[in-house]
Amino acid sequence: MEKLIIKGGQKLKGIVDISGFKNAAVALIPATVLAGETCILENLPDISDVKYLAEMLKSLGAKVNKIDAHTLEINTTNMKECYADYEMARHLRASYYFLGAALGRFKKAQVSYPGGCCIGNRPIDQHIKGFEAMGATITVEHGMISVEADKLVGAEIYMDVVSVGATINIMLAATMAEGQTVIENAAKEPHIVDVANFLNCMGADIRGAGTDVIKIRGVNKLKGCRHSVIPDQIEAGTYMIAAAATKGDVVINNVIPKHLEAITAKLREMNVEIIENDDSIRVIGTKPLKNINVKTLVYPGFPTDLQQPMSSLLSVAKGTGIITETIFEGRFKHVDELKRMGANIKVEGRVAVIQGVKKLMGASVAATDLRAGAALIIAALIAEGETEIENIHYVDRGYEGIIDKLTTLGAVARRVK
Ligand SMILES: CC(=O)N[C@H]1[C@@H](OP(=O)(O)OP(=O)(O)OC[C@H]2O[C@@H](n3ccc(=O)[nH]c3=O)[C@H](O)[C@@H]2O)O[C@H](CO)[C@@H](O)[C@@H]1O
Ligand SMILES: C=C(OP(=O)(O)O)C(=O)O
Repeated sequence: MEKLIIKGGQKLKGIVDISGFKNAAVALIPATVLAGETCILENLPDISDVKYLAEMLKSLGAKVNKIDAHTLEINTTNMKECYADYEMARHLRASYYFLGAALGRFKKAQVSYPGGCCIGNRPIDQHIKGFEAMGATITVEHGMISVEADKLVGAEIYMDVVSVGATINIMLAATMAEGQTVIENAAKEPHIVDVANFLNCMGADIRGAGTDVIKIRGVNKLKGCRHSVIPDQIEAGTYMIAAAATKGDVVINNVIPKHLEAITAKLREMNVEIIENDDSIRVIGTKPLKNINVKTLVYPGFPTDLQQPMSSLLSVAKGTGIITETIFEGRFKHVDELKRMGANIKVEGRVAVIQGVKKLMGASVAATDLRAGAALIIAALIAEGETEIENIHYVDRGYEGIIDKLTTLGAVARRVK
């Protein structure tokens, strides 16, 4: 088991390059199943989620050629079906995208109930509702989800909750359905648009991605294409928070500032200076931090994935801050670990009340999930003394080269066995 050891107290300074978006990449890779030809995906992040999905594709019969650390050439011509058992699917949430993609191409798929971070109840009823509306039959037995349809027919699907995963999965399944599918109350996250752009480049006919009504006209066939993944807004937001927390001055390169509006607005409210350029953002954290309230919301609201890193920042801001987590009720597991480091946080249901303290102190802590790991890294960067963070495999799911990136910015951090 590897862990991180971080000595706090260094102000982060310099330039950091943001990798491709994990949450887009993990949908784009399964989407290649629909092409039945060769696709080239560029700017993929070099993270464990991408490695698992590439392995999964190979086990399912695809040819996967790693051109370089960030580029995969994927040929799915020889795939005839999709059977992904628990061993394959348990590593990450996104394994469920094979359901939509394989249903679209083969009209059937069998995938184990997906894994992913344990951040609360993560039902997939909206995915199932969408597949059923298009004519598929779904059975769940012994943890395996089976979807099958004689033919898929476009349908009007109203989502009862705004779900990123269900929106993408329905889009995947609908690309080659007969007629038009309309997804109402669709999620609007940037990676929905990225996946739609990739599918359109394959020959799909998708309009409205990025709004809450997406229209997909089924086409007969898709083809291979080349696509570059958009920058990771969550990784960028994490470095923005880390720069602010350490009172640093960091230029965060390769970002789409529009995707970061919610985090930019909240950091400015805390007194952090932010300068936006075309594809970079500079964060200057020299002024005293004011505490604020944060409510997680679907895009363009404040992303739940940055709530945990943000709680570390609020822990050392003057006054009281309140975080309301509206998306995942189990996303406060990191709070007990932050308390070990001296944070003053009370959690009541979906609300965390944070009373800012003057300083955090190094301690032995464990990441409970991916963004909990990011939150603990930020806390460790500002804590007095050394912090040991266990369960670092969670962080490896979503942050490419985090130790290299942080040490380049001046952090004192290392990974040990
Ligand atoms: C791989 C990936 O992209 N993961 C992201 C994705 O997860 P994921 O796609 O799993 O999250 P969803 O957007 O689907 O979930 C949002 C909310 O809808 C609920 N829900 C979802 C589906 C469903 O069928 N029924 C239902 O009730 C969930 O319990 C949750 O409360 O979006 C989340 C919310 O932005 C992010 O935290 C995750 O990082
Ligand atoms: C929760 C996350 O990922 P997943 O949905 O894959 O568990 C995340 O990226 O913060």
